[in-house]
Amino acid sequence: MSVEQTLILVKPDGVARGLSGEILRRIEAKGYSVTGLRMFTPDRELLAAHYAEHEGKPFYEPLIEFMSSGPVVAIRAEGHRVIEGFRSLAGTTDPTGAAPGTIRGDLGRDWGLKVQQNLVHGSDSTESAERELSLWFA
Ligand SMILES: Nc1ncnc2c1ncn2[C@@H]1O[C@H](COP(=O)(O)OP(=O)(O)OP(=O)(O)O)[C@@H](O)[C@H]1O
Repeated sequence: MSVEQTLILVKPDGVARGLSGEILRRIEAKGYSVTGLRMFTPDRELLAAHYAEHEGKPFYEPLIEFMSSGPVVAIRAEGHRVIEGFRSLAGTTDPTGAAPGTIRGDLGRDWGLKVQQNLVHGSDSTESAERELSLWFA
């Protein structure tokens, strides 16, 4: 099996709360390599491409607004089965129910907003990872 790469984002809530270092620490502590790192505020064009599958859903506009509200940290991480491994580290989408021990379960919660502010994104397949890495590390 070849070594996989994935795209991880520390979303604006994670950066604003000063959790970028803690999230990077968990990725490295699990044994994955960080091979790319960028910090910037993404524009609508990049976010529309990234979230194309969600266009038309009720949370789409709030999601784009939220994701363009401040800097994010984009991380390229590498390792055997890193895609599945990071999804497991992140926990389920809704941070309220995410298992303790996960990033979302330990550090996230519901803030009563239209979009779930859940600290991180991780690619969900090798196809998504390739597509998303080419967007965020163009
Ligand atoms: N029902 C919802 N209500 C509000 N926000 C949502 C909802 N579903 C998803 N979102 C937001 O949209 C993002 C993308 O949704 P997706 O279903 O791809 O979640 P995910 O795969 O767990 O998260 P990500 O793709 O960010 O790793 C979520 O991380 C969350 O911020």
